[in-house]
Amino acid sequence: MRVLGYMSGTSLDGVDAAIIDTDGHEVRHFGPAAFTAFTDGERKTIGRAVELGLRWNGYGETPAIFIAASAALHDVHLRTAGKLLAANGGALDLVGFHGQTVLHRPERGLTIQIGDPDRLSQDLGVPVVAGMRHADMANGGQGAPLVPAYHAALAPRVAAGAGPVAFLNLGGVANVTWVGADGTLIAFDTGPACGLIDSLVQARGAGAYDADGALAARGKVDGAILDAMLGHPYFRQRPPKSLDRYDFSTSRVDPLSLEDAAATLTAFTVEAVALACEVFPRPPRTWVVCGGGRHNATMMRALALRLGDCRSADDFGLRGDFIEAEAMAFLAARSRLGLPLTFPGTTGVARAISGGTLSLPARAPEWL
Ligand SMILES: Nc1ncnc2c1ncn2[C@@H]1O[C@H](COP(=O)(O)OP(=O)(O)OP(=O)(O)O)[C@@H](O)[C@H]1O
Ligand SMILES: CC(=O)N[C@H]1[C@@H]2OC[C@@H](O2)[C@@H](O)[C@@H]1O[C@H](C)C(=O)O
Repeated sequence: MRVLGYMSGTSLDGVDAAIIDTDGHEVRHFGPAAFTAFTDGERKTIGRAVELGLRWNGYGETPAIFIAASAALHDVHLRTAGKLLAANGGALDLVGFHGQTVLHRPERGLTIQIGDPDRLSQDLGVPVVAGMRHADMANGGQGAPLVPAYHAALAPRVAAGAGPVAFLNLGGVANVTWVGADGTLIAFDTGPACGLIDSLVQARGAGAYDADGALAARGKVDGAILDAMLGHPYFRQRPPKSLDRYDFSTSRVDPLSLEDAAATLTAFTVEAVALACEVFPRPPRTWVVCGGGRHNATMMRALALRLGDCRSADDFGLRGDFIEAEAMAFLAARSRLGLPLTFPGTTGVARAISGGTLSLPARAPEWL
């Protein structure tokens, strides 16, 4: 199947999309990929939906802004498809759509992604698989992380030799997948990745993120604050576990200079990943780092010191910025084939389970 996967992550920077050819077991061909940044207006509307979603917290009437945010998100998805389909030069069989998470409360079986898969299917003229977290949650899973099944499919491209491999995604939130030599999967969210650093930098008017980790590189880690942050009960919880982007706050680093605060939050991300190692049966031989955080040189240096062999996904011929989008395509294919999306070791779901909803177009696509 030729499948287009979409992901709009917790960083609220825009929409990633990638086309792959897959049989739901492996990737046969990597097609084109594209990122579309939100316009300022779109970011404002979608950001407001996230803000009001947090305040709403799943109780009472759904915030009305979700409708406008969903429409804005839809426009970005269509613009992105326009770029990709021009480059693709062929028909699509399927689309995998994630949507924008506005609230994630796994302890209450609640995960809310805005977006409109029905409209996307009509406008693209292609079947769309969405809602891939829901069957998992209905069966006792965390509903996240979803990407581990795809990490497992990529592992043979990384693991030429024996031994476990870990995939580490550094987005707003960090999630890890440990792939044992026998294919055993252990996955969970480790803690924040870049989300807190972004919040800090934005709140102090110093840009959108700590570009290349330059601020953190000039700062000094405050050990006492770092220890206090690592005292959060999330780190004592055994997996399965997953996070909302806003489960942690930057308030403890408020008294610090921007550079020291960035250094301390960067160390917080790294130490949270290091703590994750405690639950692996064996240390990973290699860490494959995906997501925007791998562009943060200070974070990458600190991870390598702490974890050993730790390299960007691109070093293995993978597209580190598009792995989540590719995963949505891969999972959509698996959904159509009735194959499991999640496993007891990845989300805590009762048994390996498929999932996803299907939206069908009423007419053939105009671009065919
Ligand atoms: N050059 C860079 N230097 C430092 N950090 C960077 C750089 N480029 C991107 N980032 C970080 O990566 C983040 C975006 O990463 P990514 O797109 O993987 O996140 P996401 O997919 O939105 O989040 P999640 O995986 O939690 O859903 C940015 O918010 C920024 O913090
Ligand atoms: C609820 C939600 O959207 N979670 C995201 C978030 O961003 C990273 C991490 O937290 C991961 O659990 C998940 O995204 C990826 C796509 C996943 O489910 O694997």
